[in-house]
Amino acid sequence: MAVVDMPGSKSLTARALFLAACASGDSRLRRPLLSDDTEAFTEALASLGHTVRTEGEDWIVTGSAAARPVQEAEVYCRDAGTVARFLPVLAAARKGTYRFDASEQMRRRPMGPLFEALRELGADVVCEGAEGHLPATINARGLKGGRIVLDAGVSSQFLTALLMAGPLFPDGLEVEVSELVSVPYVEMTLAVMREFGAQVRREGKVFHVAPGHYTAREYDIEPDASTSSYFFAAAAVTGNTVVVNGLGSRSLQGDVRFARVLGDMGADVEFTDEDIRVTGTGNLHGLEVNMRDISDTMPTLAAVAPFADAPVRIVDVYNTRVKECDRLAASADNLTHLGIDTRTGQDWIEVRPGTPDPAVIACHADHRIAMSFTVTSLRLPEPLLLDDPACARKTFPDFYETLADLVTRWNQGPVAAKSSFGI
Ligand SMILES: O=C(O)C1=C[C@@H](OP(=O)(O)O)[C@@H](O)[C@H](O)C1
Ligand SMILES: C=C(OP(=O)(O)O)C(=O)O
Repeated sequence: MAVVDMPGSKSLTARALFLAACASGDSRLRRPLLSDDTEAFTEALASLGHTVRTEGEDWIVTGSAAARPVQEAEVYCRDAGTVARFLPVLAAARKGTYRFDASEQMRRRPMGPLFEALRELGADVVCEGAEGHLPATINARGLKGGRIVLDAGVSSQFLTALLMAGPLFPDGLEVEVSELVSVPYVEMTLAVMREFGAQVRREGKVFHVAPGHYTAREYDIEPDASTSSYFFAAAAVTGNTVVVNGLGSRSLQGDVRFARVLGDMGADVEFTDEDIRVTGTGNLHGLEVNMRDISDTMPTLAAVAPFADAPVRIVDVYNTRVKECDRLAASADNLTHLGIDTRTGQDWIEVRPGTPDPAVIACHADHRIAMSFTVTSLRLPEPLLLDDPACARKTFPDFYETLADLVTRWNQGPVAAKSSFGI
């Protein structure tokens, strides 16, 4: 048995930063995630006139009353979908000229439905290159709010962004979604908004946000459930036990359900209010699973699927093609390269049982591909090599050290990971 200390949730850190920046006073965030994405978020907030300072392990966020009004800003989003999708709405609610740009990777990812929604609400959004992509300049005159229809079928982040800004609009906001993916992230948004004092409700496809204000507060960030998936999968395929404290049945993160998928495959999985415990039984079963709601964990499952006793088929995960890379293609290409019989369609992947051959993993600068195939490596006599291990910094700079420490502790116990691993 081994307890691992997981870093804070990326999604909760981003939401808490946004809402704290909109609240009137100073907020204290406890155990925020320290990673490339959240550093990008704090820097972007700084460009918009907010201060986030460190106090011990906490972050103190200056709210809107103390923020320096900035009427012109260049905001660089790096690789972060949360920054690129959330902060343009905050900027559009103000008065000024705000230019948003991002890494090549983030420039390729879709922004169109969000820009359309901002235009419908009254902002002028000008894309410099391809329509619906960064870089883009927002000429903002403040937004009154009102009713819009939004296609959130490629990313729920568009909806989250609009909802979080909703209380700042004098008329509030009503959003009808024509399509919606990654629903648990939206439920998380509603929960955190309420914790910061917003009035928001959902009636089927329509979300209603009342005009109002956010209240500064102290906010505890849960450990990251998507990051935990690598440690749960590692326990499952090596026949060891791992416990993640602070993440349990009451978690706001949908990705905790990944542990239940491992349970459906034969791992011994226990949820309490306080923690999640996964024990590998040495034999994982194949299955078909719909991961539309928890698609950040699709690469984790695909990477350990060769060790199941029957095919693993993951369906309804189209939007993983527009993440840091095309994750269906990247997972399938790497598995094929390892000699594993793998097929994909537009929104699914099927992986047959097999023993991976040695190979170099093409990470495509995607932290989840790097971390997922590191878990595959735990079952092999020789470690797989990653072409870009450093990309894990997007959400977990200490990933390799934390996993190595866990494996060392396992190796001292009765059952051991079958190999060490290297990068
Ligand atoms: O709102 C969020 O914090 C996130 C929503 C999801 O994105 P999509 O809604 O684009 O699937 C998820 O993949 C991403 O890692 C974080
Ligand atoms: C898709 C991801 O990130 P984001 O959309 O926040 O850049 C992720 O972390 O897997």
